[in-house]
Amino acid sequence: MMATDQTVHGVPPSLSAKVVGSFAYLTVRDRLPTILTKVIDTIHRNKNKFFEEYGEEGIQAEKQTIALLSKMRNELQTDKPVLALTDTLQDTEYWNQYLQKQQKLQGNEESVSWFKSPWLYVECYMYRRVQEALWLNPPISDYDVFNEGKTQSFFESQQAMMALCTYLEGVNKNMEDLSKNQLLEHFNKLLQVSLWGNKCDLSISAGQDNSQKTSPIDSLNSLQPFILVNDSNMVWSTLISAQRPGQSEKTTAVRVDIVLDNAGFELFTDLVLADFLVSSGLAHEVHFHGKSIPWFVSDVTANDFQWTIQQTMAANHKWMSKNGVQWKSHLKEGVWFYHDHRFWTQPHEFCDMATDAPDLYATLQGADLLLFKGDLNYRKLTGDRDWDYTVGFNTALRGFGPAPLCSLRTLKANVQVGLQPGQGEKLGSQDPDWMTSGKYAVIQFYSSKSEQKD
Ligand SMILES: O=P(O)(O)OC[C@H]1O[C@](O)(CO)[C@@H](O)[C@@H]1O
Ligand SMILES: [Mn+2]
Repeated sequence: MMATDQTVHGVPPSLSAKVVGSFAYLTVRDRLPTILTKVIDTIHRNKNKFFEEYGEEGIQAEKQTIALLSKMRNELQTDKPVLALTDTLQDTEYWNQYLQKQQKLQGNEESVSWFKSPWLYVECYMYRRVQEALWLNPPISDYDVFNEGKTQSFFESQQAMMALCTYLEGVNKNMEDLSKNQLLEHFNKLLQVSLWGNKCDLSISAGQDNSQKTSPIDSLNSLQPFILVNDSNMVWSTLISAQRPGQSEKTTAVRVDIVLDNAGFELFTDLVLADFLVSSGLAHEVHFHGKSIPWFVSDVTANDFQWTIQQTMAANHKWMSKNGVQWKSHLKEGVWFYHDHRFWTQPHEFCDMATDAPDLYATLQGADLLLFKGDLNYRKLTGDRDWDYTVGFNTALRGFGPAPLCSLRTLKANVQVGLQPGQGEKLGSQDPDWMTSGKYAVIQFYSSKSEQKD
């Protein structure tokens, strides 16, 4: 299955930069070249480091990587055809097959290009080409060009993280005495903190500082009106009905999977939520899914995940370091798991997952609840298509649903489904940037077990 260009069987076309003036167009024209320029600057700034580590070879690698990236930036800006990948990474073949299928769909090789093809495809492809440029230049092939921004955003959010840890300590300390309603209240708060944590990505701002500076719990009430769809009651009831009293821990363990988005403050909010799910007994296992290569500027890789936990342990704050120690032990004891899979850094709509990554689909089927963080995951859930606002989330998912799932997303791209009639139009007239500013959010749920919501 593939992203198509035309409306086929009621499925609207993919968003694309070919629509002049659209958000996709502005992203490909302005934001992606800016991101590439920053990548080039970062590599150049680290020239001395490469020299110290690898001598003259490091300098050559720096030069050649920059040459490849500048070439790509030029291809992008002049709307050249998308080229096949030439490296030998684990997913190269999949990418090249995807390109061939896209060429068939679009008619010929020339027509698969930066401004003419689906936006989701070309934007993912850009990050994969950055990886190619590095990979073709050992010894710097493992260098994470976005690492500096991610670590900086972690440190800039420290105050907010400490406030969150103090809150979590208060909850965990009184856990035994909490009524079900109090538990629900804390659950809703931490779900919303994790939701708004998604405001802090570095891709929408093309790498500009976007960290959380105020106490996240205190802001929740004033943010409430900006949640356009709030299905959190269904998320809660999914967790409650998943509780299975029984003999063996293996069969009764409730499992939540979190498909991560950004490092920095957002990841921290996800870890706090996961901590609460476990300490409250709402879940017994949490599986985190991250990216296997640096992705969309701020997305979490295995390295970012480990680093964040180390930093949390090392924090100069009693409750924060206590949490870090707890999280490390969750990982060691098999309560928390970290996974990555090539599919998360491919351009596919998630409705293709069952066919194109059946192993990952099967893994996700083992969860009682899937939480998809962020905007890019929402774009992939809905296929990044030009849906009407009132189309049901289940329709836009086009059969994807390995387990009950919920998207926690602040709106940063112009795709949104599941709104009330007139709601999107009203927002558009009040606030023209409502779909891309990150000011609005959704907690949107789907389960094949529940009633169809169309
Ligand atoms: O980190 P997130 O929430 O997936 O957002 C990534 C950003 O990149 C984009 O996917 C495209 O640039 C935007 O839609 C979004 O602002
Ligand atoms: Mn992201």
